[in-house]
Amino acid sequence: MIRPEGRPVLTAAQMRAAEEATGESVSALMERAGTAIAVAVRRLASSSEILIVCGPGNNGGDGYVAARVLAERGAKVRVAALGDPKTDAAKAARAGWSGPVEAFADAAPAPILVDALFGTGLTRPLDEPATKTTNTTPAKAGAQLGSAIDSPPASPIWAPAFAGVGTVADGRPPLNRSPAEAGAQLKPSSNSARHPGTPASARERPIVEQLHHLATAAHLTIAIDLPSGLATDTGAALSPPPIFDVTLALGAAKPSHLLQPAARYCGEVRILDIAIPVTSDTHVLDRPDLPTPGPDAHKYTRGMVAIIAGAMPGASDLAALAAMHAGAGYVTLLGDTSGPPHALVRAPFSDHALANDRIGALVVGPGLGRSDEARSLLQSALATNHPLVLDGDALRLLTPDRIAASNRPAILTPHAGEFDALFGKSDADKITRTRAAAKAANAIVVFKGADTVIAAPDGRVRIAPHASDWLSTAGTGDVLAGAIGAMLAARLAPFDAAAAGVWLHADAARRLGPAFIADELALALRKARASL
Ligand SMILES: NC(=O)C1=CN([C@@H]2O[C@H](COP(=O)(O)OP(=O)(O)OC[C@H]3O[C@@H](n4cnc5c(N)ncnc54)[C@H](OP(=O)(O)O)[C@@H]3O)[C@@H](O)[C@H]2O)[C@@H](O)CC1
Ligand SMILES: [K+]
Repeated sequence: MIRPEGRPVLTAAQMRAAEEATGESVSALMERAGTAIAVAVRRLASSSEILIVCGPGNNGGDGYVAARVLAERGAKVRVAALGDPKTDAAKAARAGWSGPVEAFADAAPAPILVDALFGTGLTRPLDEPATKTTNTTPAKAGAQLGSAIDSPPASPIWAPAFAGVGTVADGRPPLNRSPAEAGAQLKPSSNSARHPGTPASARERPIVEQLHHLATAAHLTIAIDLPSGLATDTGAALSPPPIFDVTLALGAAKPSHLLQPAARYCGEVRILDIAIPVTSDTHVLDRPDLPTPGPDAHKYTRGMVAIIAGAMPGASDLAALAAMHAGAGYVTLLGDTSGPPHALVRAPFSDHALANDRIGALVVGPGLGRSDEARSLLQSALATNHPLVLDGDALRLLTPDRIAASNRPAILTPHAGEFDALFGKSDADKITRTRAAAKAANAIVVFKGADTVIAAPDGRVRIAPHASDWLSTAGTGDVLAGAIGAMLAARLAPFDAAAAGVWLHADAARRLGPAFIADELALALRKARASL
């Protein structure tokens, strides 16, 4: 199980192309996928009974292989099918499973639920009845295959699998607990609260409701490739599935493991390496590799950031504080401001002050306002050659053409409203939109949100994993602009500077837990930086 950070992200079509490029049969790939799933599930499930629900496509095929391998290795495993397999590989996988097959609609819950209903082939909502015809063999009482598991006790297996990756800060519980504990604590807050009611007849339930029913009763829920109900490429939840504890992505991460709202249903995402070479111009954001100051460092080698203050000086103060704690050597705030910290060089705004050729990054927009004076300040900023970080009001006063014409490195940090205003509304997915925006403005675009997407004009994209939901508070955007300014002033390539700033910002937020304020976030950048 591989953490997704830094890994390529592939669409469904790209993944299919990568599979085909191996020249191997689907059955051979399915055998590898199913075996890797079995190993991972057994590690997570310990000796608890496992129910694998299998759909009609190759996702279901993976489930049948995993069931066979788990049973061969002594796990207690049951299989429930939604219809008969449709693909040759899935038919062969089902034929390899010698145990009973229950009907999905009638399946009773088990402590461990493995969802192999649908993966990258899902094209429409799961609102058909769960009874879709299936030729099942009756389940024997208990349907227990194989002997007792000869594995070590639960917690030593369980804990290392996800130790340290719990997302405490964003409100989701950590997974380093036993299945029993997980069952006691996870389910009431995640699934059952969202789907309290079920129809009288289980056979009439839509597929997705039966999935919710099984998940609610399980101690641990594991999705194969994707939770069933999610579109693969767009981040859309076609039918909102249960919130899974773990998603095992086959071969590579897919956009919906990262894009909202889909990502929230995936829980902890881990990639299973099934030896399919994958490349992509889209990657999951990774920890940055930042230089630490050497013995010959001085304030200018660490980078000088200038920030233009405007109508609301608190915002530019936050950006300045962030730039300092992200590691800039010299930060100057140009405008009519006052107060601590003493290390911040406050100076009146003038074109002369702006002309300092030691400025490595100029941050414009936090608290700028939209008055004529704001426009004039922005005009002065564009008249320099300094690399730019454009945020907040600057994004409301500019057009993509004008940014492109400014002809120097620029990083734009719009939230959704600013993005729509600058680049127009669209139904396209966030990756596509951000990539197109970067090209239009010939700039790095950081499209902020719980799923921040960073794109370069050449098409490269990095997607940040789910950031703390507590970032939804005033001033955190100003902090991000300052952090990115510090990275740009340190002479990182603009795409890397944007990525490093986003990473530091998210890491600082994670460290703070709930209900922090933007001032604390700026200070916490120091700890994020120290962790590298
Ligand atoms: N990545 C890798 O390297 C490897 C990937 N592999 C695995 O293959 C998976 C992709 O398999 P897949 O293409 O067969 O698609 P999958 O998700 O099983 O579903 C397709 C079926 O669902 C049906 N269907 C769709 N929507 C529906 C609905 N709402 N309600 C009801 N039915 C619906 C659809 O029917 P149709 O639309 O044709 O009527 C079709 O029958 C991938 O996620 C991974 O697990 C491994 O096996 C090998 C290595
Ligand atoms: K699935």
